[in-house]
Amino acid sequence: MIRFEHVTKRYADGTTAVDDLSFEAGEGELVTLVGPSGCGKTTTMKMVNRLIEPTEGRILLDGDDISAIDPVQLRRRIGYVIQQVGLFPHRTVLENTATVPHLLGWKRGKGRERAAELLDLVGLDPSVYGDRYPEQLSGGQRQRVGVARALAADPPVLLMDEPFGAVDPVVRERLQNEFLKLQARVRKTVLFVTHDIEEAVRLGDRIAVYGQGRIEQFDSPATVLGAPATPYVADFVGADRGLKRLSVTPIEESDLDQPPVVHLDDPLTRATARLRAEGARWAVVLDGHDNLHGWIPAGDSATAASGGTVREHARRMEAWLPLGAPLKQAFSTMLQHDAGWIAVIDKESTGRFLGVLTPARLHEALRRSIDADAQHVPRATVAVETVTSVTTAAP
Ligand SMILES: Nc1ncnc2c1ncn2[C@@H]1O[C@H](COP(=O)(O)OP(=O)(O)OP(=O)(O)O)[C@@H](O)[C@H]1O
Repeated sequence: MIRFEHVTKRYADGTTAVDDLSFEAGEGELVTLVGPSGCGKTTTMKMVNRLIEPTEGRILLDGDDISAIDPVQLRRRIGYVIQQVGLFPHRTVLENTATVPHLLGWKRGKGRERAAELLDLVGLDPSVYGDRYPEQLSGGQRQRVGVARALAADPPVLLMDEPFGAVDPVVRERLQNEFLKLQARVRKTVLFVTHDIEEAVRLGDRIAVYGQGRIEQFDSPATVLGAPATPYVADFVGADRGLKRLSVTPIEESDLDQPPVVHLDDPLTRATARLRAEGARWAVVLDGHDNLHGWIPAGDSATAASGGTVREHARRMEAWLPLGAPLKQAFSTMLQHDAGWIAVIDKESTGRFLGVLTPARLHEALRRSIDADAQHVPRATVAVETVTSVTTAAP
């Protein structure tokens, strides 16, 4: 979709910002360009929308050499999001978002309708925020307007230059998650510049790690972390790359244990007698569709004697994740809930119970992740609900 062929950029003062660069971002792929300050990331990006012209080589967009495309026409096919969002201060959020449709000559009503749709898509209710002015928004909200505006004319390509660089780490993580969900829906071809390796790993289908003006490695996040191509890359991704790898290593079915399981309508006496006979201290409680409901302690004989069904004594299970969620999330969920185990449900999060992850099994999985070499571990794309309230700590 975007193809660089032996592209070099030398500025007038002799600085070679980009040196013989060749790589390709496929359709619907999100490629992060990461590297230290001054290594040529922004220059690479600005050559795609012809804000900067290459000295040598060529760039193809969908097979067309961009040097032959009128820059104005070209930029209509490319959304551009930058750190200083550049919203017009005297225009409302809705008007700002409708800027490109307006420039493209869309009818006012259609442009505004589209802008409202996009604000909704980036999580800003147009009826609440549409009539506000940029200064009445938080930094994170302004960035979202920037993303909505870039998507307004539905361009196939997005260029994003440190779009979340100016917001605090918490908001940044939220924007990253939202952007991943959005990208899963809109599937744009994205070049995303960042100097933060964590962000590059989190967002990128592939990462281009820049040295001075050159790409040192162009690979999946897991491969860059697991098998850095050069000492420079190893140094850049950091000594703790094993830990970073946890965010791209998913929970697998083989990581799960199968604890005793009881159902909501089971008589309590029978359920607890079984648990005691098996020497188990607790069981997972499922509903009639085998979906996760909660857990129940083995309890004492007094509780069992009180009669009734499991339903009256089951406790809700808040510490759960879908299969495929990153190990890092499993670890933090366990800590957050002070849980001795977490339940794992199906990938689609319909609630179907698959097993539990215990600290011992998590530890094995962490080892597997850290020890893994150049395995291609797919980036975990499952967005996991963040459970905020702890109503029950598992035993
Ligand atoms: N107009 C220019 N004239 C001369 N040199 C320039 C010009 N623009 C950029 N450079 C130089 O080219 C190199 C690459 O700059 P570029 O902005 O592409 O880097 P970057 O990786 O995006 O950096 P940062 O992360 O700090 O934004 C730097 O050494 C920079 O000083």
